[in-house]
Amino acid sequence: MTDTAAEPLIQSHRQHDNHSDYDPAEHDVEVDESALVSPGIFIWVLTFCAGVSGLLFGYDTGVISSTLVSIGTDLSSRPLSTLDKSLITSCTSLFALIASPLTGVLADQWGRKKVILLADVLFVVGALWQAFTGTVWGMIVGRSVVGLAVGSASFVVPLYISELSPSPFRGRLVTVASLFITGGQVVAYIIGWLFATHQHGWRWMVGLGALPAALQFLILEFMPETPRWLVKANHRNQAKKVLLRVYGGGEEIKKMADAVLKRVEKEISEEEEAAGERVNSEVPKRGWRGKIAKINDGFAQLLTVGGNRRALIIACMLQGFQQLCGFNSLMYFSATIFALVGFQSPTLTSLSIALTNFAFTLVAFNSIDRIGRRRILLYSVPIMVIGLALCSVSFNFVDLPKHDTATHGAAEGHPGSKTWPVAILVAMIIYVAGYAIGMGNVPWQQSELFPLSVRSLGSGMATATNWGSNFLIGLTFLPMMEGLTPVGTFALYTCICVLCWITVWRIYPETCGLSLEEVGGLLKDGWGVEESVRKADERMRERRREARRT
Ligand SMILES: O[C@H]1[C@H](O)[C@@H](O)[C@H](O)[C@@H](O)[C@H]1O
Repeated sequence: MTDTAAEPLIQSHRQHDNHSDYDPAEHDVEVDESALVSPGIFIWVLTFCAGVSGLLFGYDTGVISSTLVSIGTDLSSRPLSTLDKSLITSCTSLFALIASPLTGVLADQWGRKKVILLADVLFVVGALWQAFTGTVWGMIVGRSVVGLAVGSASFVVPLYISELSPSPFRGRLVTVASLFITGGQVVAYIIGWLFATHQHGWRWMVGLGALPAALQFLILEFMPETPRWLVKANHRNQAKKVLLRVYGGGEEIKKMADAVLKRVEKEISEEEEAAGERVNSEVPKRGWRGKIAKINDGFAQLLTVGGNRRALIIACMLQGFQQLCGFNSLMYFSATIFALVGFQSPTLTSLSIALTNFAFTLVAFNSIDRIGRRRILLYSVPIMVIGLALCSVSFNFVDLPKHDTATHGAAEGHPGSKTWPVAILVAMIIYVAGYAIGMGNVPWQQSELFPLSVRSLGSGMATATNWGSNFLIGLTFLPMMEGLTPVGTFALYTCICVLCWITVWRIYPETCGLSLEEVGGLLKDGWGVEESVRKADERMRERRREARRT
């Protein structure tokens, strides 16, 4: 049967639901995915292909630190002023902030895959624009186009992977996207270091970003849409085909894929029933007025339905703390800091920050589905607190150049005792390790918190919070180093991390191992923390018993 042939069936099923005599109990939607031993090759390939966008996100955000120091007088025939540097750095986060909620709406209307395609086009245009520009304003426009791409990709890729993954592996597979981001940042640092001494080498640094994007654009042709979006768009048969490929062969597995399909359909019909009660029949259903009405309804659902609102608060809280804890001030300015405290080769030293970030994201990849999202944060945020506090204390003992401020000190190395600068480096590595294990990747699991009807919009809003806070950190770090001193700046980040730990402990439930549809149930009447922790403990005990038996 073709999809088109299947549509009348779905329609009649939907009409049935809308008359509210649909009894979910009649539909067998119980599905135990714990029997799955490992993710199949198909889902691995899809995750890696989608991850290329993460690589670009990391590359384009990481490459800016070496680009800024290599431009010299190539743009507008003059050296870059501090204002130029700030605008070139922060316009990317600003445009990412604008793009994420907009593409959140598009991903619902066009599908997840088309938004990845759009991001690729923007990545290519932005990279080439920067590579060929001759003026500061041209560079700002190029970085802004890249910002639109990064904003779209950063929310749609975890969403795409999350909607395709079987629940037992969802955490790990979404963490692959973070591995690509942090890997992209390492590549950017290395390319930056390699091209730094070449004349006009910065044009290669920024232009090279076009290659992976063009490659992904071609590969996308062979990648499927997510089953959840397909069901929503009335392509049930296609959705089933994708699920069968994701779950693999065998009779038992086919039954599992069928049950997942039914579970998604049940969720959609319940949501439509609720929306039917909510939406006034006077509201237009077609044309651009219909589209606007749909978007308005999406926002209303997100803010007025208790479970959705709680999901939004948790997702925005995690994304906000991910940035406000100050990590990207190291990503963007670690070379500046290391030069200030007297390291001879600040760019090479700052590579240790990017490498630690990547290595410990690998640790998260290995443990997130075993330890759980909530628990991994409760264990790792204290490591960040220790690292930041040590950093703040160590700055007390470093003899910083008197006349130099944080902004200008980067130019020359600062001679003096080695002990405390090394202590600062060690403290930063401890902090970055703690960050990469938890805060660096758990917030990107955001889409699992939202039901299908508001998943894309909610993830877009949470991603916008991420970029808004990123913008703030990029803008305030250097002035804070001057105004508050390094001791005060790092002490402030320490306090933010303590606040983050308390908030996670109070409101973030354990979602590890739950299906996307079960997570929705958890937040319906409260934060669901106790219930989720109890269930997670039960699952863990069960797994241990199972391991002892085999
Ligand atoms: O998850 C990523 C990752 O941790 C990156 O290293 C960081 O630069 C990004 O801001 C963050 O969103």
